[in-house]
Amino acid sequence: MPVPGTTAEPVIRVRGLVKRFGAHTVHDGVDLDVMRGEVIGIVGGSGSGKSVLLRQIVGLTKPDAGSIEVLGESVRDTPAAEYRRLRRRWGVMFQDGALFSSLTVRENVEVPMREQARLPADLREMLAALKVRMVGLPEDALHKYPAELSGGMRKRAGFARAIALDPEIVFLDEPTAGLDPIGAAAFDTLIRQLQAALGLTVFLVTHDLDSLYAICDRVAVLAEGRMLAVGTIAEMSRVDHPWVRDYFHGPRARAAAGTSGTRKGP
Ligand SMILES: Nc1ncnc2c1ncn2[C@@H]1O[C@H](COP(=O)(O)OP(=O)(O)OP(=O)(O)O)[C@@H](O)[C@H]1O
Repeated sequence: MPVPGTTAEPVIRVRGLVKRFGAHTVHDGVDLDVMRGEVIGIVGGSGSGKSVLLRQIVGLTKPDAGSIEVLGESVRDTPAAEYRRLRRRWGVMFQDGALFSSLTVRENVEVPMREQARLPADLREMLAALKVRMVGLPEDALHKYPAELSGGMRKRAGFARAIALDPEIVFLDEPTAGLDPIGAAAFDTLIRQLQAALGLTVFLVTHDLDSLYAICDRVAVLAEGRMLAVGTIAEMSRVDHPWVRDYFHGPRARAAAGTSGTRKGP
């Protein structure tokens, strides 16, 4: 049964993914389906391979084995020109926004428009102003450099860059890490609002239990080199595995479950 508001069509399909760094096997047969329109939270202990999974799905890191399809196209075997077309259909926000420090916010948001879509300057400028407004930044932020912004504003600017080309999927790597609880809650709301307004599919790597409870339709638990469990938060509470039990029944999870109403998006 698809989550309400989503369809049964997977926009990301990972099968038998294997990734090794030297003798260290990070992924040992990862399978995952992400449905169109859902917010899926990827959780797992530190070093379990969440960011490496994200990087493989977006084609930045090569897997050793297995298949990855995004929007029906193989990411592994796609010729360069098709890959360039495909990657315009998703946006990525890396940890800390990963902005170019020597560029203003406007110039940062324009990078995908310039590199991937070759839009003319006046259109880029207009679209960058729109994207910056969409993520809730004041207009004067456009002309500021990353170092002149707060951590929360930098993340919003990173989000604006991720949606620069009206993507169908956004990948967010720990978007609320380092934010205070109010800033994190506001960012959760922003993710939910933009997801609903733009019909986005959101692939969210996070350690933030509050985010999971507040905005995720489903959760995927990465551990021991594979997806241990995938399902709703309610389903996670019934999974009989020590890591999943500790994670979803620990004091922090209980607190997040108790306050999830306060961090729920609209
Ligand atoms: N380029 C690389 N070369 C060698 N090892 C790497 C490389 N990239 C990642 N790794 C290793 O792969 C493992 C998974 O890393 P990854 O960053 O995906 O973990 P994570 O689950 O995102 O962790 P965290 O929650 O701490 O961010 C780690 O042991 C890391 O050291």
